[in-house]
Amino acid sequence: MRLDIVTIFPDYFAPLDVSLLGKARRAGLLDVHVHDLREWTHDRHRTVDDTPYGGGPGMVMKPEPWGEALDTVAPPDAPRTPRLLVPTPSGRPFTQAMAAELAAEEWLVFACGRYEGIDTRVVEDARTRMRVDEVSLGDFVLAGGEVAVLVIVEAVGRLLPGVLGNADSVADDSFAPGAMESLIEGPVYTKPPMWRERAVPDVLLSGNHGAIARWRRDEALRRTARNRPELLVRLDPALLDKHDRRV
Ligand SMILES: COc1cccc(COC(=O)c2cn[nH]c2)c1
Repeated sequence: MRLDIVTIFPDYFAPLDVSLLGKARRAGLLDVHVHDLREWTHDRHRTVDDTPYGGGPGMVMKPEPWGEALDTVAPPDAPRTPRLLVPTPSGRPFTQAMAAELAAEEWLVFACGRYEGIDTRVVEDARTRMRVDEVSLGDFVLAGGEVAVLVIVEAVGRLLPGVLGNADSVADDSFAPGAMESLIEGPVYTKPPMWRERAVPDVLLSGNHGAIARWRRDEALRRTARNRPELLVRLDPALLDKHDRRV
């Protein structure tokens, strides 16, 4: 998968060279190119923002540098077109399902907005020649899109075949399609069996895989009901086998 990231803070993406994603890059699974938006400015001050039409606080990112940057990164006459992702508080919720969908893409371009946002004509213009998704990571506001892009790249990158050591662990993720969809994971334990007078639930030491699976689903349901009750309405009742009904 090829990733292009356009930002005024290229240094934010140094973390993509370490750990999981660094390994994926070195294995050739991820081909990441970071671009400084200011390369496409032509004034002495390399200006990327200006005051908002209609007044109001803050600054808006100018359309010209973005238009030229996206034309260079994703040439209109190129045989393939990428999918453009713009992290923004006003976007559609980013979900594990979207991460899985993006993991199947060949080429993603990320636009990192700052200030009050990017002149909206940039997205309108891009939509004429590529798929554009404005995505939100949650109901909060960051200073810019860079950290959000790191989150999305990690969520997508770990789903790429060969990136995670144990492919099975993806299937058991919270929100993973299938049995865990709309459920968050329950508690996990490892050695020692007793720690600060706290024991590991006997069922997990029983070797009874059916009982263990049921216990894990019950705990996932319990935690979902406690922390994310709104998810339970999405849960397909058919997924609740007879053992779950008593939760
Ligand atoms: C595109 O314009 C802007 C403007 C301001 C901040 C940002 C960065 O994104 C977020 O703050 C965000 C993403 N999901 N939840 C919050 C982008």
